Amino acid sequence: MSGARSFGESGPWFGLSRCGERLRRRLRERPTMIRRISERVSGFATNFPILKSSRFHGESLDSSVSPVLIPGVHVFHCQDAVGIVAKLSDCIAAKGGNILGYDVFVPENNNVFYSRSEFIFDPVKWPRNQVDEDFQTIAQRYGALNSVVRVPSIDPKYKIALLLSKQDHCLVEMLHKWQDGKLPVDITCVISNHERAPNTHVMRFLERHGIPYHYVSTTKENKREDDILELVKDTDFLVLARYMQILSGNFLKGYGKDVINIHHGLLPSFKGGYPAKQAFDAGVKLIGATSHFVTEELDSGPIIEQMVESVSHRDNLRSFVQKSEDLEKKCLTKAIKSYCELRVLPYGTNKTVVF
Ligand SMILES: Nc1nc2c(c(=O)[nH]1)N[C@@H](CN(C=O)c1ccc(C(=O)N[C@@H](CCC(=O)O)C(=O)O)cc1)CN2
Repeated sequence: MSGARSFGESGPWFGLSRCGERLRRRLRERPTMIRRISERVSGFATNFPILKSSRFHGESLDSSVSPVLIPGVHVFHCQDAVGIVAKLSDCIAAKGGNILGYDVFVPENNNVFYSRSEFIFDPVKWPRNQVDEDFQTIAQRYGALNSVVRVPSIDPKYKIALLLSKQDHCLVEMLHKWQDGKLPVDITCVISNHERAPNTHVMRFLERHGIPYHYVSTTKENKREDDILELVKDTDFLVLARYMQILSGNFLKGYGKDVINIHHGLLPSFKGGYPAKQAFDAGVKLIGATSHFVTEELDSGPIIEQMVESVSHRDNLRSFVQKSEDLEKKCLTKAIKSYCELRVLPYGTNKTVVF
């Protein structure tokens, strides 16, 4: 991937491009693995007629050997030019792929092009590593800032670690969504600067699912960042699910991949600690939650997702906090899901495109 962009220190594409590089290397080293998967998939389809029905309109397939079509996603970001959509759609069609969805964004007065396509294809006809190479050829032609492909049924799930402090409502929501298969990630571990009793719901859940819990005690003088970096070195991105320690620029540079935070306030209002109380004291009529990329400056990274709810004179601080907590857990899981589905792209110096 050429010239990965980034949000500040740890850019989304920095992380994904490394992830993409690692995947490409693995695929190059093990093309037979893909062929084996493709053969297994097509063999499986042959023995299970129901899979033969995964055909698409517009092309009559030979009923005796219908391919098993699998979904893929491709995101692209480059300087705008005439004919990009044609080139990208032809890249898919030329290998028998079929586009099911296509989003394009070309901002006014800004000569950049963003697209996200969802397509289905036959991995026997268009092997996974060839998909990467074909899109990479177009990326090089246009000097793309980003070009990333994901094939969820073949590619490894993103590895993430979750960091939290005392409150665990965001963690619980993420674990439940993950358990329901609604968060396509592998949770490698949970890290907290607060201990938790072994017989709590959260700790029993983690133990049941084999997810390690690391208590890393911190002080104002020692944030234990080197220990945390060691624990998260093999992840693709980090999630701060109410982690109440400010991460240093050195940590973010050392980690070098994306860190996503949930702030229980409607940024850029009420940055820092206790945003619900700040909002209550300010007499707001809307409260919210904001999921954003973490940069060295506190609560100032590019926003990924926001959710709001009305409040009134009938609310008190307790209902402000409760409504904020309900919003933030939903906001965080939606942001993580969007990120995993390649819907989030860097836009300008501190914004995002979210398809
Ligand atoms: N470099 C960054 N680190 C963190 C960010 C960020 O945007 N950039 N977000 C925070 C989460 N957060 C709000 O969402 C937040 C966390 C902590 C504080 C704060 O004032 N912390 C105190 C200590 C509080 C405590 O120990 O209980 C402090 O560090 O002095 C404000 C907002 C996560 N990290």
